[in-house]
Amino acid sequence: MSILKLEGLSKSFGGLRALRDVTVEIPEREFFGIIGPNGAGKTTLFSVIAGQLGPTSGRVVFDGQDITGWSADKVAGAGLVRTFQLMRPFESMTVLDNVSIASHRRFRSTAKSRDHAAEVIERVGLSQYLNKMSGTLPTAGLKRLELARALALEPKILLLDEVLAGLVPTERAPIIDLLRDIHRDGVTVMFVEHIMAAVMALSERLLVMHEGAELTLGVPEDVVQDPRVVEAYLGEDF
Ligand SMILES: Nc1ncnc2c1ncn2[C@@H]1O[C@H](COP(=O)(O)OP(=O)(O)OP(=O)(O)O)[C@@H](O)[C@H]1O
Repeated sequence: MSILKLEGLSKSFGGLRALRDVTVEIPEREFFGIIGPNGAGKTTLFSVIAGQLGPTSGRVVFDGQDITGWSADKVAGAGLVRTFQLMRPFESMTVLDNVSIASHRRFRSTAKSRDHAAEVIERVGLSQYLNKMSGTLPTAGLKRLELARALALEPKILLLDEVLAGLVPTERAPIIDLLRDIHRDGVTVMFVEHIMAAVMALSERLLVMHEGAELTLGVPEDVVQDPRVVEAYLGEDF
């Protein structure tokens, strides 16, 4: 069964057509990758799905419900949670407090939400930083914190926007393992990524966007051999 259906999504900013008629169905528990050159519309697509932006036309159907035009807050509360390319934790709050704020949306009791937050923090491998100020975390730690804040909302589907950006290769491998674990636990994942090794390792299907539209969609091994994808994005050296 599909957990998410995007039906003819378009978004214009004045005369600029950032999204053009994107139609995709994501089955439950899929790991779905999105690639494309800068400006292809990947982040705009996430913003329209997650309710940060309203589409100019088209529909977003999540878990059988038309969520088009819902606020980001309401969408997240329903279980569609998105992380951001630029992380924005509360730097002068501890890791536990940062995650507890998200967890509190699921559990009314403060004690329960803190217990749940601590569990999520352990799951992402940040226990040693539990009571440290978030602003002191290294980049890889901030990525884990961003994942913890998203997981605290107990998402059915997670939209990850360049979660590996800014990490050196040795830092990427454990985050890739973590993403795999999250997916294995039953979360559907859509991710936008430029690190092709991760895209190939994780994606079950891969959408290539170009100038706001779908260039192609298929299994990664086929997609990366498509001459149009090589020309628009990957280059000959891939
Ligand atoms: N709020 C906005 N107002 C006006 N134009 C915008 C806005 N957001 C995005 N755009 C434009 O829409 C197009 C798509 O941008 P978007 O950020 O979605 O691309 P992207 O594929 O995520 O790129 P990148 O890989 O660089 O993150 C770009 O031309 C961008 O300049």
